[in-house]
Amino acid sequence: MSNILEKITEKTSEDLVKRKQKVSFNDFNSFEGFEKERISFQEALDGTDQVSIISEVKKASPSKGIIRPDFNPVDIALRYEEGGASAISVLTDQPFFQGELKYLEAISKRVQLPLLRKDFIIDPYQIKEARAHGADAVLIIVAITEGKQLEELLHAAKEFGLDALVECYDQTDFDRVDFNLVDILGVNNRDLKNFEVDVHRGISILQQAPEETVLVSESGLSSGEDLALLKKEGIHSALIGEYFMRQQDPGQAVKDLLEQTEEAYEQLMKASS
Ligand SMILES: O=P(O)(O)OC[C@@H](O)[C@@H](O)c1c[nH]c2ccccc12
Repeated sequence: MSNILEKITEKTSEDLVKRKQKVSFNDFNSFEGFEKERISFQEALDGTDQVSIISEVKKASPSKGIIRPDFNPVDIALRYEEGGASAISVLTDQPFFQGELKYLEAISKRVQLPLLRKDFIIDPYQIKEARAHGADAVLIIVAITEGKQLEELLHAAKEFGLDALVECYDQTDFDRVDFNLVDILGVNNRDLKNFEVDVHRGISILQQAPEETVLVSESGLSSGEDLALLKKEGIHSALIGEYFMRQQDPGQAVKDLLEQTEEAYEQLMKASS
């Protein structure tokens, strides 16, 4: 595991001890969000012939610090929806990304798109917690799990009716994925040792997944060319945070990017024919 993941996971497990004392596993049953009707994250990603966009609500990150100082999560999510995003990812990790579970909850009350809880999930408690706060899907990062833990988390997601986006960083992670249990695979283009981004590396790992898997390219994406390449290579979806968060109007940016992707795709096909 990379240093940064180790650091984050350690902090997460410390915080979890406190959170469990405040709110027990069973308490979540009475949360408003628990009753929300789920929207299929998987279908939303797979349902367009375009590369579908998962737009991320992200205030800060460990590598970039504060990305968007005037941060209004609900407004950003509404704009994403209007701009044509297929799903929304909401960072809920507080110490490293300045996220909050209450952002997820507030967004779920206003937006009709499926919502992904983006956090460092190591315990089924966090999956039930995600549901209680209005999530439709959870991110599960292979590299922060050990042995049977991955399987246990995937079962918990199923139990609570949430889709799981299973994230790999490299081939070692990929080799641990049991595709009998995984429908949506993400590969993070960012190398966590040096924070460098390589979309091609991500694509070549994604392409090893079984045919029916929904594929998501994650991180460092910002141009129509990037997305046209994903489309050409059969990748269904792109997870984009920082680029949108740095634009004045994140919704307009989604719309523009979708248009630029079409143009770039035509160019790409012309060039290769
Ligand atoms: O902001 P970017 O480079 O567009 O990346 C978004 C997303 O992929 C990134 O935030 C991310 C991918 N996997 C994660 C796991 C935890 C926290 C964050 C992430």
